[in-house]
Amino acid sequence: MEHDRGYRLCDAGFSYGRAHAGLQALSLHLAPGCFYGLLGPNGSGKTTLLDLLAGHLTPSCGSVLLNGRQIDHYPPADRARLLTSVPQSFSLNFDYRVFDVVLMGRHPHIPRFARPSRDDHTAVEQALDAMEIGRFRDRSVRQLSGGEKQRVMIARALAQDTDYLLLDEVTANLDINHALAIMKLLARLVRQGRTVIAAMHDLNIALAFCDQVVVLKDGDLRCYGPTEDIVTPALVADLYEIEAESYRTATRTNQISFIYR
Ligand SMILES: Nc1ncnc2c1ncn2[C@@H]1O[C@H](COP(=O)(O)OP(=O)(O)OP(=O)(O)O)[C@@H](O)[C@H]1O
Repeated sequence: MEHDRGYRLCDAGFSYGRAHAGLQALSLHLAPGCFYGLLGPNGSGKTTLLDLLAGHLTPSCGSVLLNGRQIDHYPPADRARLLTSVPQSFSLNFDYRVFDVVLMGRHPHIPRFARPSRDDHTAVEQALDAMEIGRFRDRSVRQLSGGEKQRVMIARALAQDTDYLLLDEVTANLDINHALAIMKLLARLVRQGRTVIAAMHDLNIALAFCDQVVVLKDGDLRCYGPTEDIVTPALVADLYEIEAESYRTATRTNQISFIYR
């Protein structure tokens, strides 16, 4: 049913053990076709929430539904055709070629025992182009810089061609040019109907690109809503105990600047 599309968390929470609360039970609807920023200080639960949304973690309480179906009830291949996730940290310690790592994103689309099709190769080429890593295609991923490896992982996710993209601080290792290029690309995918849910620390990037934000603090849902309503100096004071002011740029985007005393 149409109203079931997107994510629905119903009192969903996760605990890493008695001494380590990950995320308190929360209820939330994340609508399809929207760019969500996941904000909050270190340790506030962003990665835990992304792992619940990806089905990497099973909620300790409540449920996480995607398009009306509990996320852990999807067969893995179906889930991999529906959502992709790029983790905050990863190790690429094998001598795989960049091309082959990006091609791994196509595996959910390649029938068992079949070879990659022309469409698979086209998707890989497009993802390499989008991340400007075509010139590294034959290099081992082990020989790349941190930011270049990050772009390979994003390219792999793009090649997977899913409706939902879950990203954990994917621009953290990137220079501002590549960071903005990726955010613009994600915004374009959202305009085409995809859903992006991206954890990030940069409030100004959130203000420039995210339609909505979900804010966590101490493993709890603090607030959520349209980015410009939520990301204000009052939020900065609440989350980080830092003074800030907001201003409007020539391109009519609200931005935050921090006051250093
Ligand atoms: N594997 C784990 N075992 C025990 N506790 C964990 C584990 N992973 C995370 N936690 C705890 O769960 C809480 C939420 O962590 P999480 O990684 O979700 O935060 P985050 O908002 O993504 O942080 P950051 O911005 O630093 O990446 C933290 O208190 C953290 O210490």
